[in-house]
Amino acid sequence: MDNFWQTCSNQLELELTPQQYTAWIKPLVALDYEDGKLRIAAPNRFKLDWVKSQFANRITALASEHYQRPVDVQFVLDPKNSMPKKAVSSAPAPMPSSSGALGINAAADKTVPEMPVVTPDNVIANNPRREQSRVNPDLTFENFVTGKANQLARAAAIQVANNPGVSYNPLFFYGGVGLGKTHLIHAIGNQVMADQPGARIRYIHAEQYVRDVVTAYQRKGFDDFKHYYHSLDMLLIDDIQFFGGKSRTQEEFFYAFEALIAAKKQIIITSDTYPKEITGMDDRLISRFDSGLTVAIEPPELEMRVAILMKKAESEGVMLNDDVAFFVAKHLRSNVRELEGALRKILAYSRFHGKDITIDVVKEALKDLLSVQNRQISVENIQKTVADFFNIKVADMYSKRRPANIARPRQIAMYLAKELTQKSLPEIGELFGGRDHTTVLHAVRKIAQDRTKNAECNHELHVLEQTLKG
Ligand SMILES: Nc1ncnc2c1ncn2[C@@H]1O[C@H](COP(=O)(O)OP(=O)(O)OP(=O)(O)O)[C@@H](O)[C@H]1O
Repeated sequence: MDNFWQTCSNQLELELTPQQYTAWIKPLVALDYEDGKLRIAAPNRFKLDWVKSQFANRITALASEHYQRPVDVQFVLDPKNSMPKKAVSSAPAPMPSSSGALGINAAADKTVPEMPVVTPDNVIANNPRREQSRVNPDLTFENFVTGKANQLARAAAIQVANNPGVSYNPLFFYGGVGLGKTHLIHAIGNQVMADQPGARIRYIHAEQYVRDVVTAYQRKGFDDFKHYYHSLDMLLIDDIQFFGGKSRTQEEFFYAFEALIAAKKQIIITSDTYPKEITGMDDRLISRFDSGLTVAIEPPELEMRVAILMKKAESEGVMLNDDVAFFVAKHLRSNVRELEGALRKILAYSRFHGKDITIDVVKEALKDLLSVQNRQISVENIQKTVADFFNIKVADMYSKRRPANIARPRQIAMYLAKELTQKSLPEIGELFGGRDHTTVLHAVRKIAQDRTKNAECNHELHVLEQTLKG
């Protein structure tokens, strides 16, 4: 057991940045292992949630490797640090105040229950406001790299952080996985907390909110639940698509939403898709999500990917050469999380082997990742994915038929083939039924242009790209 945890910690120390390791892994304690069940304790609820969402898969994989069997890893609060339930105030929340940008009323504030009774185990001695907010202090505007893909989102975030509850309410960010939505809403939370330390802010992942609703339901604790959420100054809710199909959660959230907006308290929401496309979501919520400002975060373009790599390497005390950064950025296109993972691998590899970071070292360190990328994105794969998406036959990709419902998907597939593979225009033409390279060029230009003008087209392409990149 100790032996496992030592090995696991050592491995994670290699894979993660020193800050990540110190902040998230070091405070963990392996409690016990029995019969394929491993329990790991985190010192507080915030760390528990974060470790679960960010590192659970990796720790489970390492445990299964170590014990040579599937291991069920359970993360729990460190029994030494959990507080008894009665320690949490359940005094009734006052009416949300309307004074100040965030409506903070210091006197009334003292009587507000900090957490709903349903999650009582997280009163932290040092800085209760910050801990209870669950805002991650590491995710700030300063370390958020900007480019075309996210400049609008960042501008809106800064505007809202400067004038919470006033400018855009709600603020709704949508985009694919690992593109910085979570980072951005934490950055807003951090800035508001710095400007107004007394603000009652809460970051919550939508899945956790659903669990809280279920617990409140089981314990008949909806009054406390309502008191808590309705008296916040700012609610940051992540991945709201998880509410899809959960009508009781949606109903509770609807009340919280109405109460907060009416009291000019800021709500910021993220989702993997724009409001109308969230499946199983009540229409009245969808229309409310869209009533403030809805902004997309797109996958980072090449220059931005390079800048992100450079910045992240710099924070590790490493200077990446331009050619290395461009090489990585050209090959890994889907999202920032993937770039971070690749950089960690490169740094670990170069440290372990005592080698400078060159393109050859990168190729070696990212061998698996690069081969998966190359394997996944073939022109055939693109043709099949696009055909499925538009509900046409794959054969239409090569046929000479030209009705619009076929011609356009074909142009989209040609565009994606140019974007996502290393094939030349004539090669692509050949793979689309022996078409001339000028036909491909025309398609690529047309779709590229439509993409900049038409949000729906851009979104379709974005979804296709995410699907293709797996
Ligand atoms: N523009 C950026 N600059 C610096 N770091 C970024 C940027 N965008 C994303 N990141 C980093 O990439 C990682 C993934 O970002 P984040 O968790 O915010 O993505 P997300 O869009 O919320 O994804 P998901 O939908 O999977 O939750 C985080 O470590 C984040 O700090």
